[in-house]
Amino acid sequence: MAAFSSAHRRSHATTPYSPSSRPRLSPSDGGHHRRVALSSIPSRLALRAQSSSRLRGSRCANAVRLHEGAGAATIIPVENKLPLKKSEGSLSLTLPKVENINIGENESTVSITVVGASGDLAKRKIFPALFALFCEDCLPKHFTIYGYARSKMTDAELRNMISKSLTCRTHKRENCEEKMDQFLKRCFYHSGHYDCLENFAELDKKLKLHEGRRISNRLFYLSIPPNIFVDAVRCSSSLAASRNGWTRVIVEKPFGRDSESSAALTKALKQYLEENQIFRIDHYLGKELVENLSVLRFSNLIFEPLWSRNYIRNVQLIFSEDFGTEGRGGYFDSYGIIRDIMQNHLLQILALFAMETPVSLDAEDIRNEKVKVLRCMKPLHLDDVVIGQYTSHNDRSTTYPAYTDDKTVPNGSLTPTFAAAAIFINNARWEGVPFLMKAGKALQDRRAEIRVQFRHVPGNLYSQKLGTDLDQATNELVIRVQPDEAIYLMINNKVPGLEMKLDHSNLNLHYAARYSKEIPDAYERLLLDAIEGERRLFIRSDELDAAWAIFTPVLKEIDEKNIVPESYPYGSRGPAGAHRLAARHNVKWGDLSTGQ
Ligand SMILES: NC(=O)C1=CN([C@@H]2O[C@H](COP(=O)(O)OP(=O)(O)OC[C@H]3O[C@@H](n4cnc5c(N)ncnc54)[C@H](OP(=O)(O)O)[C@@H]3O)[C@@H](O)[C@H]2O)C=CC1
Ligand SMILES: O=C1O[C@H](COP(=O)(O)O)[C@@H](O)[C@H](O)[C@H]1O
Repeated sequence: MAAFSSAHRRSHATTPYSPSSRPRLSPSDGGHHRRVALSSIPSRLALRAQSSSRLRGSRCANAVRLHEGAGAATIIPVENKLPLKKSEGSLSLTLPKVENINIGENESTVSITVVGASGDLAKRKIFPALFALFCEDCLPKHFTIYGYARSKMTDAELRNMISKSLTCRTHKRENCEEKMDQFLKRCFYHSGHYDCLENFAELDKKLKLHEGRRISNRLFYLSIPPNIFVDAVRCSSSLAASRNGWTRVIVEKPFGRDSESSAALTKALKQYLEENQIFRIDHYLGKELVENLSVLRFSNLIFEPLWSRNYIRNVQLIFSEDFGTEGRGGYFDSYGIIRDIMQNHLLQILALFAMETPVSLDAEDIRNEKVKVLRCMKPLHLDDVVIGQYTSHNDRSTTYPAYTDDKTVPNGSLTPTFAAAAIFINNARWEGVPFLMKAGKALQDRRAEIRVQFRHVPGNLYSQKLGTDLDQATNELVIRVQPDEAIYLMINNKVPGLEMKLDHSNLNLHYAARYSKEIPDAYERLLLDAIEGERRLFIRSDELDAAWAIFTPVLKEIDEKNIVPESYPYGSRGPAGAHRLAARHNVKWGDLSTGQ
């Protein structure tokens, strides 16, 4: 591992998730209160029955479910946790008066508020994803989108800002301008502070104007830095929550920076929201091939029987980007690559890969299995991890900057931009199988993939023909999440001809060749799921706890011991330490073998 240094001690201020005092609904806002007994909250079974939308063939053409009551005309605001009155203890919820009893389902509306609308994520991902859903007829008939941020902007200015990043799908080019106009007309802006109740009350009034007497369902997307999550949740759930439909909040990562801060964040959020109102997003779970992982495993006879220590030698989860932090150094420096990519994106993929077969496709059944397998993973320590940081590199006429050349990065930062880790799962299926992860910025290429290397064929009749390195000749299944999505299986094959010559070839399912339809962006799938109340691809709080428990010990050691990352040049294959780590577990990184 890297050398120790006491020269540079990073100071990470712990995020101040201190819960402020709970606001109360003012009598003027919503009028009388209604007590709803907990028995009116649908049972788990009922929720399970409702959450099968994913299995319906077509999800869209305005087919979005807007509220979770069983009958079309019933209003059951199960997700509306408003601050409890002290005297009410934990047995009942306080809800404002429901005015619109007996309005049919077609009279529902969804208001989506993008909190932090002036920011990078909102512009690049959220508004374009909403537009794509609109174009695919996936948004409900009645919907309104509000941008909310401190920046001063008019509705027209917001529309102008987001129009720059809207694109139409290649197969839906005609009517694109018209669609954009229609979409932008449904977008509005409200300027306000994230901790100001009054500003959220103003937003509430505006939302009500659009919603009229329909059942109002409200989705808040928190696209803001984590230190203001709790303020925004406190204000939005107190003064801008729906009174007669559901209120849901999408929270972007980072969900804390270790077990303690994550638990504190969860606790603070749960003062204002029920767990089932919180949609913790990990956009990798919305990627097409990650979504396909369960289909591959559980709907094909040929994979699942091999899915264990009996046949699998090792599994590799690889993330690389061919660019550095450029512009996001401020955020990145206080988190580093382990928190930015490994603890969430790669670990989520690993959990889906390694979990046992869930009882059903219901969100809770799947998340139960993910939690179980995460809890079987051995917490990581320094010996299991290698960290690196990129240095500058000159390539003929171009100079690529070092991480610390980034103006937004503090001088002498020790933050890792690369990490590799060996994870073991202590259960009957996986004991002894190394799951190797690596993630890095400023590497030679951009890719995210899962590589499954199988064991050797015992007593192989053709071993003489396979060369001296049998490892090169074992079967390998590759699930390429991006770019250029594909699933391929490396097999040994006879080269056509009179002689007996073997080669290693691909059985290749290349998405671009097989499917003509454009693959939706991960944010489209996840936004649609949140609107539909489908929680399968969102992180439950116990999953989050289990994920942090794996990484917190090593993160603490790295920080406390000021571990110096191994350097690697911008655009390279990463530090040599990653190869040594793999070799210790008898593994070769599949992505670095030739031609793969
Ligand atoms: N950008 C990305 O690709 C990704 C981002 N994320 C996460 O999504 C969230 C949003 O990301 P991103 O859009 O990049 O963030 P930004 O830094 O662009 O912040 C979003 C908005 O929040 C407001 N804001 C920024 N800093 C502060 C502050 N210190 N105090 C109060 N308000 C502030 C600003 O709006 P205004 O000044 O107008 O109020 C800004 O436009 C973050 O949690 C991030 O970690 C997650 C994955 C990828
Ligand atoms: O969450 C994050 O993801 C992006 C990579 O996402 P992708 O969908 O473009 O692969 C990464 O660049 C960023 O650092 C991280 O915060």
